[in-house]
Amino acid sequence: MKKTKINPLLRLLKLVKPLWPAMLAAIFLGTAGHLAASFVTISAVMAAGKLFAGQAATSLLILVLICGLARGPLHYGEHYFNHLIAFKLLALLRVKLFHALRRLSPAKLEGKNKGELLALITGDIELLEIFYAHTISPVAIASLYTLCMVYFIGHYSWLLAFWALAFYLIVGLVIPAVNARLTSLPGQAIREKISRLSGFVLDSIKGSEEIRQFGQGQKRLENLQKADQELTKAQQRLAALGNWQQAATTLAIQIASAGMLVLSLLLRKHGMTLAGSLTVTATMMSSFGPVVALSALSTSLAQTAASAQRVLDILDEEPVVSENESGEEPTFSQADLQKVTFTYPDGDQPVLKDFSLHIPKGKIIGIHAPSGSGKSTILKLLARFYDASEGQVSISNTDIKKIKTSALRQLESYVPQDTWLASETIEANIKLGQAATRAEVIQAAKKASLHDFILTLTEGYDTKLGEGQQLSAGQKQRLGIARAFLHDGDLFLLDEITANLDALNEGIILKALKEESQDKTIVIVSHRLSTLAIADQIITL
Ligand SMILES: Nc1ncnc2c1ncn2[C@@H]1O[C@H](COP(=O)(O)OP(=O)(O)OP(=O)(O)O)[C@@H](O)[C@H]1O
Repeated sequence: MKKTKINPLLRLLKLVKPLWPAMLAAIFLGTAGHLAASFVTISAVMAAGKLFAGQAATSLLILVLICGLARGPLHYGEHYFNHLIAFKLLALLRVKLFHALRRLSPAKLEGKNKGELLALITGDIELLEIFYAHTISPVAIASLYTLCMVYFIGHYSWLLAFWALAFYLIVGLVIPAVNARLTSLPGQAIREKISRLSGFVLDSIKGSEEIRQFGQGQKRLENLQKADQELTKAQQRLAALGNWQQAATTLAIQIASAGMLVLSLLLRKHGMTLAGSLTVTATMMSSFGPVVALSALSTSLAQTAASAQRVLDILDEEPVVSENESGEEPTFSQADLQKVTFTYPDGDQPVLKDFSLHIPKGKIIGIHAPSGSGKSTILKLLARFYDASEGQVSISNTDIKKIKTSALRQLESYVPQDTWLASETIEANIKLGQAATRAEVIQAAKKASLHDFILTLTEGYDTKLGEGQQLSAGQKQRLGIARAFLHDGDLFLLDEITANLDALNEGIILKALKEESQDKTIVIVSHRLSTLAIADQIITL
C-alpha cells in the first residue's frame, strides 16, 4: 500500500475510540469557549448600537459579562480534556512500542541504529502530542464554531454569510492545504535529520575512546557541526514557509473584515441597519481564532505525520522469529542441528551450510573455528534468536519452533560475548529479574570467580553500577557468567566467556563449569585452546 501522509494520522485517530466521551467534552467546551470569546465583542457592539439608538441594552450587557466570565473555565476544560486524551494515548503508544521492540529483539534490533531508536521512543512519540491535543478537537471545534458564526451572520444576510464562509474556508483549509503541500517534504526531512543526528551523537559517545585514539575527534566534531548546520538551515526554511502562511492568513482576514463592512453597507438599501453592519463586521473580525489555530497546524502536521509513520513502521515490523506461546515444554535430553543452512535476514551468503551437530546431555562441547565462521551463529540458533533457513534445530528431539519460547529461555543459560550491565546494584545485575536469595546470588558469584572482587567494594553486593563504579572487561564477563550460573538452565550456551580473563580466573570458572557439567550440558565457543581443554568433544568449523 502506498504510504501517504494521511494514513498514519488516520491510524492514530482510531486509538482515540475508547476515549470518545473525553473528546466530546473537549469539543463541546472548546466550541462554547470560542463562542463566548467572540460574543464578548459581538454583544458589546450590539449593546452599543442599542444604546446609540436610545434603547435598553441590559440583557446584552449581562451577556457580555457571562461570556467574559465563562471564557476562562471553558478554555481550561477544553485543554484539560485534550491533554488527558493526549497523555493517555502517548502512554499507550509507548507501551505498544516497547512491546514491539521486545517482539523484534534481539534479531531485528541488532541491525538498527540505536540513536534513531532512542529518538523514536522520545522525540517522535512526544511529537504525537500535537496530533492528539492540538489537532483532532481543534478541527471539530473550528467546524462547529464556523457553522454557528455563518448561521449568526445569516440572520442578517445570507449573502454576507456566504462571504464569511468563503473566508473561513480560505483561512482554515486552502492556505493550510497549500502550506502542508509545501512543508510536507521539508518536515519529513527535518525528522530524519534529527534522528540521524541522535544516532551520530550516540555513536560518538560510545566510540569516544577509539575516536580519540585514532585522532578522529576533530573530524567527527566537524561532521557534527555540519549536520547541525544543515538541520538549522532546514528548520529555517520550514519557519520561512510558516511565515509565508502567517502573512497570507493575516491578509485574508483583513480582506474578509473590510469586505464585510463594505458589503453590509451596500446592503443598506435592502434593509441592513448601521448597527447590523457594525455587528457583522465585528463578528467577522473576532471570529477567525479557531480557523487560524487550524492553519497554524499545517506546518507541524507534516512533521507529526512523519513521526507517526516512523512509530507505526516499528509497530508493523514483523519479527524474525515469532514467539511460541503455547508450545511444548520438554525436559532436556539432547540438542541437535540437523543439516542446517542459515543466512542472516540481511545477509547474502549462508553462514552455515548443511551443518549438523549432536549435543548429548551431560557433555561439554567446544566449538573452535576462525573468526566470522559462524560459531556465535550456532549459539543464536540454539537460543532461537533466529530460525534456520533450511534443516532443523531441535531440543530433546522436538523442533525448536514447537517449543514454548518462555520454556526454552528457562531451559537455556545463554551468555553472549558482550555483557550488558543495567544501572542497578551488582546483586540486581546478577539476578536480572530472577527470583533468588542473597545466598544464591553469592553462590553464583563464587562460581564465576567474582565474589572476592565484590567483597572489596565498600557496598559489596549493593554497589550500584554505572554511577562511578565501572567494571573491567573481565569483571563484566564474570558477572555475565554469574547470571548464567544463577539462572541454572540445563543447557549452557557460552560465547567466548573467557576472552577477557586471566589464567587464574579462567581456571576457577572452568573448574566450576566442569563440576556443573555433571548434570548440565555445555556448549562453549572459544578461540582459546586452554578453555576448550575442559571439552569432551571439540568441533571445528
Ligand atoms: N546480525 C547479522 N546480520 C548479518 N550478518 C551477520 C549478523 N551477525 C553475524 N553476521 C555475519 O555472519 C558471519 C558469522 O558470524 P558469527 O558472529 O557467527 O561468527 P563467529 O565465528 O562467532 O566470529 P567471532 O569469532 O569473530 O565472534 C560473519 O560473517 C558475520 O559478518
